[in-house]
Amino acid sequence: MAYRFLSSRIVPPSNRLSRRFIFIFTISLSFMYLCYSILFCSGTIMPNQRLEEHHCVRLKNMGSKKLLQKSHYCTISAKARVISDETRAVGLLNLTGNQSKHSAFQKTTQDVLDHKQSNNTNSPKYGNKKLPNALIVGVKKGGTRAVLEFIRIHPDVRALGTEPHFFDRNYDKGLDWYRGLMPRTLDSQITMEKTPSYFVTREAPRRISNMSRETKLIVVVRNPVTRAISDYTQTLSKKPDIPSFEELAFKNRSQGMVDTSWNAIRIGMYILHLENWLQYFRLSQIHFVSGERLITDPAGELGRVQDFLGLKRIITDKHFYFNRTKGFPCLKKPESSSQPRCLGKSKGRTHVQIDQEVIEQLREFYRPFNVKFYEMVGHDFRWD
Ligand SMILES: Nc1ncnc2c1ncn2[C@@H]1O[C@H](COP(=O)(O)OS(=O)(=O)O)[C@@H](OP(=O)(O)O)[C@H]1O
Repeated sequence: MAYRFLSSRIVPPSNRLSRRFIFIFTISLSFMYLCYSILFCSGTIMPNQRLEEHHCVRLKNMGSKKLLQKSHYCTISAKARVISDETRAVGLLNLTGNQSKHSAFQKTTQDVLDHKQSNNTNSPKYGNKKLPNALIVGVKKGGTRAVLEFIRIHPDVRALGTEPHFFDRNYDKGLDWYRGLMPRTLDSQITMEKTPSYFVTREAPRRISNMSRETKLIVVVRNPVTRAISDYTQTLSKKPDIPSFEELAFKNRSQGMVDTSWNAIRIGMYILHLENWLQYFRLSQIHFVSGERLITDPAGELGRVQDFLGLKRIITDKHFYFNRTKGFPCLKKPESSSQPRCLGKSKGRTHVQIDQEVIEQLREFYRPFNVKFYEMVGHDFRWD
């Protein structure tokens, strides 16, 4: 009362009115701000994520064609995460002195880098993780990385960049573990991985057919003599103290007795391994890529791979250029980048010089195996 008395005494009525107006105005302003915060603040906590999900949901509901054209939009913000995850993986590989013991994927740093450079968008947030429908099962040093990197530029293919070695070394981890490694795919897309050692793993065909009898298999084959030298060159680059190629390749060189227990030799006896696969799969489920033609005519080989996988022929001559420095065909525009890209340094090494006579002896050794292989697959690869 005293305050009202005093204010009515001291403050003139016109001033009291304007004070009341200011007071009401301030209250309504605060109230409006409060409402605004409640309504919109939750949307600003992670605006990018919400935006991304919104677009992905919209794309999901569109036809697969449009969806694929736009798929980069959905995945673009996931890119940074993928890069940082893979950088961590590279760091881990570098740190773990013994890769073969510590790395889940048993891959070299170079391979992880290859994958990192080539496939930053391979972890889209839409679709589901599915077991692979198609596998590149071999052969080691045949050109398996090139086939995987080339086929994955197809919008209907999603591939795991690293080699999971599930059907040989990690089978006890179970199919759920394996599925968990796969990139997310749409129903219209094919899931793929490559592990070249499957081709020579006795249990692999049975295990793969247990996963699905309809799995499509790709085998990249190469002249077994050149393949053995390539294999040896790779091992030598890691272990410079190993015996010479000749010492390892023969039990008795003067008698021409080849050591078939040496892996580099054994892998090239393609017909023996193929017979094992044919106990579980029809020949029509296996597609053979020529490692030689993959270099001279990558588009032609990839055309046949696309046909085999039931894909539209999208990868053509336009996607490749021949890089003279590298000496190999390279991609003009890989899946994730607008920059041309060749495979890494571990692909296309200069081979160890081998005596021509040794090469002839090995050619002789492989001839009967090659002939049987040509007959079985119905194609002459002209290695002899
Ligand atoms: N485009 C292109 N760029 C580079 N290299 C190419 C390409 N196409 C096929 N090749 C041949 O691939 C050979 C390596 O084969 P893989 O990828 O199967 O090797 S691995 O088993 O994964 O280690 C590799 O063998 P080497 O030349 O003996 O190193 C290449 O000859």
